[in-house]
Amino acid sequence: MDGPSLRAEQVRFGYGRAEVLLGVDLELRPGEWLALLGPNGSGKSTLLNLLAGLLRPRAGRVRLDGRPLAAYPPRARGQRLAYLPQNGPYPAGMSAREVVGLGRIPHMGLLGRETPEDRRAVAWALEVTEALPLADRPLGTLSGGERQRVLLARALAARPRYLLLDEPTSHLDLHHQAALLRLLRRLVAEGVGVLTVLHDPNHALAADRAALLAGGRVVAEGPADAVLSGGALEAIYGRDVWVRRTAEGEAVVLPRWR
Ligand SMILES: Nc1ncnc2c1ncn2[C@@H]1O[C@H](COP(=O)(O)OP(=O)(O)OP(=O)(O)O)[C@@H](O)[C@H]1O
Repeated sequence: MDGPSLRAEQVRFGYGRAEVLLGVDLELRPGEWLALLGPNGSGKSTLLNLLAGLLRPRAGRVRLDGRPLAAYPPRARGQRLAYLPQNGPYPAGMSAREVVGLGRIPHMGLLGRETPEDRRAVAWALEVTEALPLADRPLGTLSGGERQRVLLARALAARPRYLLLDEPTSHLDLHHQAALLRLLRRLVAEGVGVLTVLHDPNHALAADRAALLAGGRVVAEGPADAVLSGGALEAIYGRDVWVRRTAEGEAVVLPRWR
């Protein structure tokens, strides 16, 4: 309970009669990167929605820097945490720059006037996501990977303490995957707490810690390398997962297809 964190405590949630989360504990601290993995339908996006305050737990609670998340007005919440949902709706007719500007709304005054700081944050977010050349294009005309980077830039523009990213590498080519992983490492070094849902364990190996969600619970959690190469994935995926070590000792995790 010491120090700031975004934390789920014994969180339970379901849709109708279908129970999805059966008591999840998870803590994200500023300055660390936690990767959340688990099978399709295990509740990863649901958990992110709960941590972002878009869903309310049926039991248990979510705390943001010690206070119940539900006690924060949306604006105060939006100043502290930003969320990139998976396949969320997006304003197709707005330009990329306008969309990224939406990320500044929690920081704007009542009149919604843009300050130099807002403009700097938008320009920075477009630049670090390599989306500046797209700034004047309507979002609906962008390719999947281009749109993904602009939506990521919108989350970054809020300059939040906690960043929740659902499948941020989806649609990205190898260059942009690498650039994103490097960018997240930089943000973490600057003190941001990053929580990513990732399917590729090789991306998750860039994180500090990893948590595996399965059967409604966190079934493994710890240093990313230990969790992702230590047998927990095999326990879920059996022979479908293949863990190798490079000559330098780094883990590589592949789907076994032969
Ligand atoms: N709005 C909804 N109404 C009913 N059921 C839902 C709803 N949203 C999600 N579910 C169900 O809840 C479960 C968890 O879904 P969720 O999207 O959180 O999983 P996930 O781990 O993010 O999956 P994936 O890896 O496929 O993205 C799934 O069985 C899904 O079908």
